[in-house]
Amino acid sequence: MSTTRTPLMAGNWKMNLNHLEAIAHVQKLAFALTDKDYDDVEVAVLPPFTDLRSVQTLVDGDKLKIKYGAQDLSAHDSGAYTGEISGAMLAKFKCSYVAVGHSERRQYHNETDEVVNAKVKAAFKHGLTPIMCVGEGLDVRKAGRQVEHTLAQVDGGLKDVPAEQAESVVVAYEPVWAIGTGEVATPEDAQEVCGAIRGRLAELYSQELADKVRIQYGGSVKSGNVAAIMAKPDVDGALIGGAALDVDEFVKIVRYRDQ
Ligand SMILES: O=C[C@H](O)COP(=O)(O)O
Repeated sequence: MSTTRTPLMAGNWKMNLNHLEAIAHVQKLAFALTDKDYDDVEVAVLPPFTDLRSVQTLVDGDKLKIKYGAQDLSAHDSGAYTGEISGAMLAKFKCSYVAVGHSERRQYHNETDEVVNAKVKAAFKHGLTPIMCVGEGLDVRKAGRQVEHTLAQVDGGLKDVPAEQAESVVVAYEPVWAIGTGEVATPEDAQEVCGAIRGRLAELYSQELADKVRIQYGGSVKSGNVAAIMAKPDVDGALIGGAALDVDEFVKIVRYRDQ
């Protein structure tokens, strides 16, 4: 990874940990992390919506350096959208980040690139940094079309997003076949697609902008494989699912340089 981009290690809790468990988890994480950890790496957690107030209270009350955000947001600002949560509501909770277009949203909630694009724009409108998730399924990987497929998702997700906003987007490359399966992409697989994403950002905007954008890898990241993945020049962090639920393991991932 480049020395000019601060790595972002983000734990996506998915639909795990209720608000009481969230408090215990963040307290343990805050106790374990040191100032040096935060000097080297930005640490974020993406809890379920129902935990956000509890996490905010801890972070604000103890002035923790842990960032937090949500796993999704509505494309709409307000109104008759039963069950949805707006960017304005997340901003009110002082969220920094919001994941957009996670493969589980694309797969189980039929989120298209158009929907992802609308959500990316909604996130920026409300001052949230979108972590825009892209990545191919197994069929696409077997056909060798992972780069083409993923770059089409980048194009779609960032359509008409101005450079002033795009320069702060985080892109998470998550090959779907490596999520929750224990099947991790090789560092070379991760670099191939993350490098291509940076190249596409340079084409869409500029090399200067592309060099600023953080590109994460996600998919069965653990303390045992994170260092090799992070050694690749275009990987600037990780989006971590299962391993983020174990505080000790997550802290080891944050300290990937020691692994
Ligand atoms: O958002 C996180 C990814 O889906 C990766 O999940 P995982 O680390 O459990 O494979």
